Amino acid sequence: MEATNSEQWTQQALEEFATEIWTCNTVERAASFIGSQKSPICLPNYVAGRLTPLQSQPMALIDSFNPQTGSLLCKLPCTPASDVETAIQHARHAFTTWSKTTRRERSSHLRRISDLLQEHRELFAVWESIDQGKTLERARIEVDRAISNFSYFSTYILHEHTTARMVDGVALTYEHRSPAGVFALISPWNMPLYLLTWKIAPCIAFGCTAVAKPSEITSMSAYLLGLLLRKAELPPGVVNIILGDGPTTGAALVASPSVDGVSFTGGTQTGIAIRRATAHQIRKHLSLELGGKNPNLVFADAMDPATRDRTIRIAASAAFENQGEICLCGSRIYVERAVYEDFVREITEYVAEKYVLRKTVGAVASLQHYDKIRGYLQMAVEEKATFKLGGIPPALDKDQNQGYWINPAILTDVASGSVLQKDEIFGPVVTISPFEDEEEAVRLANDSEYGLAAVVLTNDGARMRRVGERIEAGMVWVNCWLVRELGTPFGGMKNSGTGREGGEYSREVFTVVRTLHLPSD
Ligand SMILES: NC(=O)C1=CN([C@@H]2O[C@H](COP(=O)(O)OP(=O)(O)OC[C@H]3O[C@@H](n4cnc5c(N)ncnc54)[C@H](O)[C@@H]3O)[C@@H](O)[C@H]2O)C=CC1
Ligand SMILES: O=C(O)/C=C/C=C(\O)C(=O)O
Repeated sequence: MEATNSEQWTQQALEEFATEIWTCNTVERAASFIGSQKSPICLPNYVAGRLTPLQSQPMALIDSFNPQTGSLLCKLPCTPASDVETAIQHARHAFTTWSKTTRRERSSHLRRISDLLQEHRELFAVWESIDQGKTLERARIEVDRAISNFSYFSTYILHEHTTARMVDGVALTYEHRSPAGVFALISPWNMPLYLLTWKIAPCIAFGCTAVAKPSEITSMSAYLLGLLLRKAELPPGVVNIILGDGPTTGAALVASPSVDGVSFTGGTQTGIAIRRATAHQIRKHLSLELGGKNPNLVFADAMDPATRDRTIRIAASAAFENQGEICLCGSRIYVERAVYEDFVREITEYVAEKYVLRKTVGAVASLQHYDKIRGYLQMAVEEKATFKLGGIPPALDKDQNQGYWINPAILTDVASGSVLQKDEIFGPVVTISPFEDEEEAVRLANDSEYGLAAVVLTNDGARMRRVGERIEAGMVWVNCWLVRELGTPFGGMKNSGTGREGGEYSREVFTVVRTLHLPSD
């Protein structure tokens, strides 16, 4: 981190920069824009509808890197507590009017944002790919989901209704909901725009206002989203986007007594820190979507000729989509003994052909994360696991300007109780082990501190339910993976989090409920 007080932060310079970057909607244009900068790009905050230089001087800046090249991409402020509080106060001020807008008004704001995102889909995809390391194709999928986040809640809000009951003819009771207030929305680096908008869209749909903080590792699409919200004429202060790290900016944001709720997605240790920091603020709504170490159970019948290809395809994508950097990835595969050898051989061939570094597999998000994954792969060698695919990537030096590329790794013969099957590696690494029967499969699946997601691959209808209903996971996919309907409850059991989001579950997070009792006479 460094301190600077550069002329890049004048209002005029920020506006000129914003105008220019907005036209960079191809990889080539973005590259030439980056190359044309005399000094590294500096991203500002977006507060009260303005691109905002920090009040505190000099500013502490964080370096953010392009994972595909290892070179410096941009700098961003490490927003200090005083500026965080300013943003919160703008959100609080905006709440007084935004919370009173009609559902129709809020719906049309969300619709406009969704339409504008659609219009600028390629701009967002290009920068997301450059900033996060994911492939452009994957980035496009995620921008599409960000578009759906806004369009889904723009309609949901129009049709939501509350419950009313008659009590023995003597009283009518009904639920009255109101927006819960100002929210801290904190998102991680694996699906930056997708996950930030998964929080922003319901937050403002239900009449709350937000101070959103993306990960310091991937702030670019959040910066662009600020520009887009301004173009969409969302009233100033309804969404404020501040940049910075966890210990300084994130911690100040969640702890502020002026914040009424926190919706967080990220690592379990951070979730624990947030829970601890807010423990005395009972009124604060907390929705924590944390890590996972998700099992994928492959039963022998799933390898029947009619479904074999599908089984391999689903298991491979659940393991390696987005370089395994999705909290829902199935990184522990368990296979029924009778088909174990066949499964291992076929998935290895399939992944080797379809998951090709730099083509269909992107770079991992940061050097720190590269080192973490590399450490686990070294451990696999020490533990004498078998690498069916992949190996230990080279050690990288921060100054070498090399991308953070890790080939997909498929590990077998992993020692029982190994941390490789316990820790969330969150990278392109999967372990495969055999099981003998259904009982053992369920026991292995549940042998984890986490309980976020699971995949069950079988053709037996009764087993789908029998096994599916015993797995300790918030989301179980049978013969599919990452199929999402945005009204279904999304979240985890055990150390994978608390609270659910999506449709009416997001309403629980972003509203307060009171029950009114009206006498009938
Ligand atoms: N979606 C998921 O399930 C994710 C899981 N992880 C797991 O966590 C591990 C560590 O990754 P990190 O980058 O450290 O993730 P993290 O949990 O620290 O980062 C997520 C977000 O939380 C913020 N943050 C960090 N400390 C905070 C605090 N005390 N108060 C408020 N906000 C705070 C960060 O600035 C970022 O915006 C990863 O290797 C992975 O295993 C990480 C990111 C996403
Ligand atoms: O909502 C989804 O479809 C996917 C969410 C993924 C995460 O929350 C994650 O990877 O952290």
